[in-house]
Amino acid sequence: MELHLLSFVRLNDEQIDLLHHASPGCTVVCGRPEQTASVMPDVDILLGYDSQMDIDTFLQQMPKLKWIHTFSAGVEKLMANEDFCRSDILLTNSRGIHGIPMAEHILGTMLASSRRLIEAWENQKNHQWKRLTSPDELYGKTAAVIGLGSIGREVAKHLKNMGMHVVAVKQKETTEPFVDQLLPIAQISEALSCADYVIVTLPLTPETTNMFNQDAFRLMKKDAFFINVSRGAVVNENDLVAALSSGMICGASLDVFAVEPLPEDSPLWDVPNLYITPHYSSVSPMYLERSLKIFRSNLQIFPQRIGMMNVVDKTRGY
Ligand SMILES: NC(=O)c1ccc[n+]([C@@H]2O[C@H](COP(=O)([O-])OP(=O)(O)OC[C@H]3O[C@@H](n4cnc5c(N)ncnc54)[C@H](O)[C@@H]3O)[C@@H](O)[C@H]2O)c1
Ligand SMILES: O=C(O)[C@H](O)[C@H](O)COP(=O)(O)O
Repeated sequence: MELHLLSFVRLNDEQIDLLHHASPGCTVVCGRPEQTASVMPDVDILLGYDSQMDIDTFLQQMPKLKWIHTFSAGVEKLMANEDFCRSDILLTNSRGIHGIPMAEHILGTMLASSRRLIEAWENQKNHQWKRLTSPDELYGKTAAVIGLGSIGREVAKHLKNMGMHVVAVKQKETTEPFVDQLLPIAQISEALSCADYVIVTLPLTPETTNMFNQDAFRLMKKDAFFINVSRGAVVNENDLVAALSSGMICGASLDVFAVEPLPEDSPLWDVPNLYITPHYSSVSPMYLERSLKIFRSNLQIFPQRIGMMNVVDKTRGY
């Protein structure tokens, strides 16, 4: 089957050879949307959907499009477009590839906070030798992982290996080796109220939008630390600012925001005990190769469309 493939991400010769091996006869063009408009009318497969691109425009520019593979796991922008959801275009994402860097990012954040490393390094800048009196341990503490997919599971594994008690909230009941207590979403309040660390690894869907609001923060312990690496809109940012400022919870870390880049005048920048990273928790030198591995094995079986991995269920949105 002769397929026309457009990649918005630059691929090297070896990566392109492997695509030809998976689909002999396919043509591969790489380039940014503004450089590749001339080939778009023939494109069957789009690799690396560009979230800055207007979806209606690219649907018009690629009338033969049959499949999009995203390098992200989150696909909420595509899911918000009704024409795309109604179309027959197959969507696969990169869930499953971000677990290791994100679990390490989360663990690093938790250790930096509990061991008070940030203060120690701030003191170093002022040549101050201050032996901090209250670094804490993660060992024996309770973590609640909200959303136990590929990232949540890897996080649970890392935390369990640190000697933590791991509670997780999941839609379907399954056996989870690194989870001490698995709760259905209807019992999320139980998880929120027992946790020293609340870690959100959910997709953004209508159901999860604004899930972490004043009511949720009120359930948490006063010394709870809240971490969101999923999507900004699962958190009500004003309510988080209020919860931190009033001492309802003691600290937070955000990698994702309702508006990105975070606007210069956002109140989030200056909240004490709020640690911000600019949406890079999944970045890793392994990122592209891991995603291409999923893509290549799907490309081999695309003509039959049976058994493909990481197919997004457009009815549930992830
Ligand atoms: N910060 C980043 O750089 C970054 C990187 C990768 C992914 N993400 C975000 O993290 C999300 C999760 O990624 P993943 O790879 O683990 O995806 P995944 O599809 O493997 O896991 C999602 C999990 O959430 C569960 N879930 C969905 N709705 C739920 C609900 N209402 N209540 C309880 N559980 C629910 C699903 O059952 C599934 O287990 C992505 O959708 C994306 O938005 C962010
Ligand atoms: O959903 C995801 O997988 C990530 O948020 C996404 O991959 C972030 O990286 P970007 O594609 O924006 O570089």
